[in-house]
Amino acid sequence: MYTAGTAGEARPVKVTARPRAAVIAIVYHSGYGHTARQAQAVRAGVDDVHGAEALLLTTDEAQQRWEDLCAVQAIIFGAPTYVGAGSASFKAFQEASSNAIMAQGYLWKDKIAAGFTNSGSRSGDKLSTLLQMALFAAQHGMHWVSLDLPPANCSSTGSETDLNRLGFWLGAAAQSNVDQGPDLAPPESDLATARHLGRRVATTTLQFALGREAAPAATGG
Ligand SMILES: Cc1cc2nc3c(=O)[nH]c(=O)nc-3n(C[C@H](O)[C@H](O)[C@H](O)COP(=O)(O)O)c2cc1C
Repeated sequence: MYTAGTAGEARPVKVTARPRAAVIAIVYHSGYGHTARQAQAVRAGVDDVHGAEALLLTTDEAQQRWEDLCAVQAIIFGAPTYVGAGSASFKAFQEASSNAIMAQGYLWKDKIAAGFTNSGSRSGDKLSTLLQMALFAAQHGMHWVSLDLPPANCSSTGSETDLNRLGFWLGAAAQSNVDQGPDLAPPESDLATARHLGRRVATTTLQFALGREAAPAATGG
């Protein structure tokens, strides 16, 4: 049974050989707490979907939990955008996965993947971070899931409360004013967008699981 606590509080879990529920890990870094709020919203979205469970881990925790990350069906990556890319702590996790996962036989191959990022500016070069995550997933042979929301807040009827108000397709984006703490930023619309990504990844993961049961040969399983 997987038990996800609040950010940074995920507890050790017993991994069953073939869990009936789809387990979706959320692996994120947050220097100052804003991206942690986004990660918690993604987790809430996963937990909205019947048959899906979330496992929330920081990038530091994840590097102690490689076996658990091999047992899950999907991994959603999250990082703040620092200096136009994912934060250094997130990058350290990426590099550690090279030895721990790739070199051990591409152990994440065919898992579902998705990503989210948060930064101070509305753009802030967040796309660079999402691309970094999508390339990372591709290098692991994972299946990247996009954000299926039209870009919003781009017409005379748009507003700050729109889902996907920042207009990204590759993953969920959030913007946090740099003079506000994580109690106030990112705004609810960005958190709702993150929840949407969690629901979408959980649903897609369940669909893939059914497809694999129906056509195991097609996946080599
Ligand atoms: C070292 C550093 C670099 C940053 N670079 C960017 C940047 O390139 N683009 C941007 O929009 N915001 C940038 N920011 C602002 C952060 O992305 C923003 O404060 C974010 O909410 C921090 O998330 P966190 O609280 O999860 O660490 C930077 C912040 C730091 C500390």
